[in-house]
Amino acid sequence: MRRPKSRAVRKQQKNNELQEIEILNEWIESQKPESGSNPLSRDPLKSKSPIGRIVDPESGAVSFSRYAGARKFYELPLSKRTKNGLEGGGFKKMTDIQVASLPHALCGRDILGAAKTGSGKTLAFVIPVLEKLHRERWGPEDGVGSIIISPTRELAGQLFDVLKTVGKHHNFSAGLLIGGRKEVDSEKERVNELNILVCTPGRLLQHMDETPNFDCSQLQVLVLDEADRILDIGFKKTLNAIVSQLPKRRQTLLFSATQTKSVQDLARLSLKDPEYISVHEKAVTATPSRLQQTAMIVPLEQKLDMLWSFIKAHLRSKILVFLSSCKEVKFVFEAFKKLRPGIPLKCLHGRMNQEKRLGIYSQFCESQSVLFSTDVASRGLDFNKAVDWVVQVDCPEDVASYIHRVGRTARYLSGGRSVLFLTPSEMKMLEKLQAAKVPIQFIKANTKRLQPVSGLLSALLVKYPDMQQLAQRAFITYLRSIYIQKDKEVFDVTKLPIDEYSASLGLPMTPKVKFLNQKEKRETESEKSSLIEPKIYDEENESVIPKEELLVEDVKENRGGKDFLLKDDAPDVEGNTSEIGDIVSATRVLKKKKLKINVHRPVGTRVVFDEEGNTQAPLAMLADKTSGDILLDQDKKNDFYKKMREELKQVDKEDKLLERQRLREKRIKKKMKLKKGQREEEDGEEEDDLSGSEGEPDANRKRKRSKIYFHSDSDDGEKEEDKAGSASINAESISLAEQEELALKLLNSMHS
Ligand SMILES: Nc1ncnc2c1ncn2[C@@H]1O[C@H](COP(=O)(O)OP(=O)(O)OP(=O)(O)O)[C@@H](O)[C@H]1O
Repeated sequence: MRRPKSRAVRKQQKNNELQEIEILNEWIESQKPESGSNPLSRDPLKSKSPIGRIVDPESGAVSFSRYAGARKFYELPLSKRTKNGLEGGGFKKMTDIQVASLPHALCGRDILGAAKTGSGKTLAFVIPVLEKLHRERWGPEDGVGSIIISPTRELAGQLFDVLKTVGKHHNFSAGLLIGGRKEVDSEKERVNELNILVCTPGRLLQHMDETPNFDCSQLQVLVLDEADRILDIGFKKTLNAIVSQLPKRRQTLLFSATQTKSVQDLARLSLKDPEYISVHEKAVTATPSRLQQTAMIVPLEQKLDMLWSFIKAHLRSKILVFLSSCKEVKFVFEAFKKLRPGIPLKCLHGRMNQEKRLGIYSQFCESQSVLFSTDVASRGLDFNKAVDWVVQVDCPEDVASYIHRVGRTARYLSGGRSVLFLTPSEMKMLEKLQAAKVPIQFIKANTKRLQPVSGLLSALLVKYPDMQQLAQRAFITYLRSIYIQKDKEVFDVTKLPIDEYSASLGLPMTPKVKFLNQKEKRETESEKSSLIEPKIYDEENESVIPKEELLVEDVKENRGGKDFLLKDDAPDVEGNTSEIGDIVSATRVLKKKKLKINVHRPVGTRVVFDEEGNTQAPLAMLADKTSGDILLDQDKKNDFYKKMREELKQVDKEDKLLERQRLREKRIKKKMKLKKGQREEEDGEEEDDLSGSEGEPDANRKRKRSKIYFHSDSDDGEKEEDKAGSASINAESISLAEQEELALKLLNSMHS
């Protein structure tokens, strides 16, 4: 147990700290930019680092010189508390981005920091945040002193952990505010006492809007991690609303592996003479040098075969698989899980609840497994034990997205590998990557080692009808993700082999995709339009939807005009619409309307049993009848799918017939029941009549009723009624089976 410190010790400590702060402040004063220099033109690594630590050999006094290169944290003018935190976290030597940016950031300058993935950008902003508040002697009563914004919840959680490690010896209170958490009310009670907020944009804005007395007017440092992502159109409205509530006099730090230099973006944040620090700008490659990257052509209909084969060949690896939509992630995860590849499988996407998301994230950090994910895991995440492989099954939307995805491996000093599947029509992406200094090697897929999985999927879909729906949704959302991509040089939905792709997911029939039929029409419309189309995030699939997807005319009418036409109010990637407000819900309704898709589902697909009662999955038919070999030949496979589809159609027909018959029988039974009730009623009524009540003549009344029961306009109504009447009388003395048979006969006679 630690003994409480005496008052004298505490006083001494305080004095030391004050002295330390004084030295730091003096040093900062001495670091004023040289007059006439343009900070954006400096090469931060080539020019000597502007600070260094000098210890007077006699007095032991520490000062900081301007032009001695500091490479270690202890050489920086940092507080003891921060140094202790860094030491505790095992951080001694600085990385390039830390060397280059920390001196400027510590001086209070605005920073635009760019460095490769996994190069330590987090410490490059966490340290200045702590130091600034320390120097300002920030306390609980001072409220929010710094806000760190991250585009995703998982990344916010990770940043919060780093902050806790490095800030362990400081006395600041910090809070993690992310969407999807239920405890928003308890957060509201505490948020005003927090000094450092690590948050996602939506949740921060929610507090700004809803929490009484939430005050950020004293904010000292604003950080945007993955700044280009937060500044892009998906978060535009939210970020503008946030920034409008922050004081202009503050330090702003922006970091990303793919940094924005857009003057407009920077103007939105009111940056003052920002230091553009891009340590790897002149590097030969845009990605970490220890990362081995490959790409190969994989026809769309073979993607799952290839992925399955890849997983089976890497059972002892930690693999991160990127797919373009939540629905695809769900389908591939569920399907592969049922097929048991021999390695634990997990999935992560924005439609999962928050607890589950964080649980999966930490499980994947700890274990060797395969994680199927949307782009929700593409930025910033630093999975504890290194990821061995990043597999991009679906092509990323652009080069930046590719760089962030592959950046989940080969972090800091570790190595890693990645593979990108490209359909033949997406080959242009390879050129774009190479032009952006991504050293990607093109390899040929070894089809001999391909383990086809499509047949197994067909069998699964027959066995588990729920899977069929998942497959259909995956199919449609994939096509939609291609359709809405902005880069038409790479993505062309018309070049995709849609039927083959549908069959490769195990679907017996190709679902109808309405938006594809409307494509042509819309293309001509959009050609006419001279407006620049902003992109909008589809929270369901975490992908970008062009405006024309959203029934722009309707939107214009509903929102009354131009402002909304250039809409930028999209939900954040977490899909938490309540965080965004009414505009988003309007968007969502319209989106649903537009994206309504006619899916023609095969009804009642059934499992066929052999004589011994075993299920005869269509897979059985994939094997050559004589040799028993699995059919690998594409033509034979196509024949097989064709045959299977025909068979399923037949089964479907039979099922429909049976269903119709069953309904008919049910109707008749109901009628007979009513008839019986009516007879009893009539008996009662007769008695009433006899008792002298007024009314229509009996015959008329009977005819009327018969019309009601049989909905018959024929002149033979009475005859039919008679038949039914006699049937119902007899029904009382016969078995149910006989009743049914009788009813059927009756029905047939009615229809004949
Ligand atoms: N100075 C350092 N010494 C040792 N390890 C470090 C240092 N700086 C960062 N790291 C480690 O390097 C890894 C990557 O750091 P970080 O997550 O900050 O990278 P990043 O540049 O933000 O990556 P991304 O662009 O993907 O967000 C982390 O595991 C972190 O702990």
